[in-house]
Amino acid sequence: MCGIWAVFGLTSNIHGQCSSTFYKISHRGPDAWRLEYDQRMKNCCVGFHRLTIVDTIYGMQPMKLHKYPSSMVICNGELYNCKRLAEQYGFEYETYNDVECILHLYHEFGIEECVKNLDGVFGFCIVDIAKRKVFLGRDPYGVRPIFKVLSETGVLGICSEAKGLIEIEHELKGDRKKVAPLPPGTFEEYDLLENGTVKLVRSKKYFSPGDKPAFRPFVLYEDLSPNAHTDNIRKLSH
Ligand SMILES: NC(=O)CC[C@H](N)C(=O)O
Repeated sequence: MCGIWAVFGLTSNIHGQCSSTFYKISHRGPDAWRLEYDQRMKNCCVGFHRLTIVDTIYGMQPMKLHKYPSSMVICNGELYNCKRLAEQYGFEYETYNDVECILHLYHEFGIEECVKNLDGVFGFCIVDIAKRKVFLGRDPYGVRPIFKVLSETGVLGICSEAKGLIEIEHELKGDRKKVAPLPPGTFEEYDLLENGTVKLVRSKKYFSPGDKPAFRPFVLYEDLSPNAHTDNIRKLSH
């Protein structure tokens, strides 16, 4: 599973929220957890509960790379084409973890090409401190969950489960806000303001069921038959 959790721009009781709300999703990651505060992003905190799948040591998140020291990613997901992306675009990975490809794709091609190139299941949040941006992304069919709450004053909370946002929602008294899932096949871009609050720049549906994927699939469409379903499943699962 893994659990991602972050708040941006929460001026009241951020320490309390970190210690109470973040732990509401601790069942999602039995192996390790980490909460990160960086003074370049005031009133923000980014956290992760890990169920390790690949690269136990260096795959921990929030993930930061030597190559891109001003950004980080948290992701609940499995990216099946991470090795192929490295071959295709010449990425030099610093870890063996699949999530690393998100940062390379984002920095090379921007957020839209980044999500479109991912073959897998994912709910992620990238923070680019240098460009003062926050991005959310969810896989085409919404296999991995991601919920968010955004107040009128620009306080943003994100979490793999709605229960990790309820107390934040209560904290934003009198401010119109609602916990809602990020729809499948969607990414969002926010400006990160000086005080840590955010401003929505765009919310874009990059994939709808029936669209062909933009990445190179492991089994080509031409190799699938419109009628031989069992054969198709056999090919896809190899
Ligand atoms: N469970 C997850 O979401 C795992 C995240 C990542 N693929 C890892 O192996 O660490």
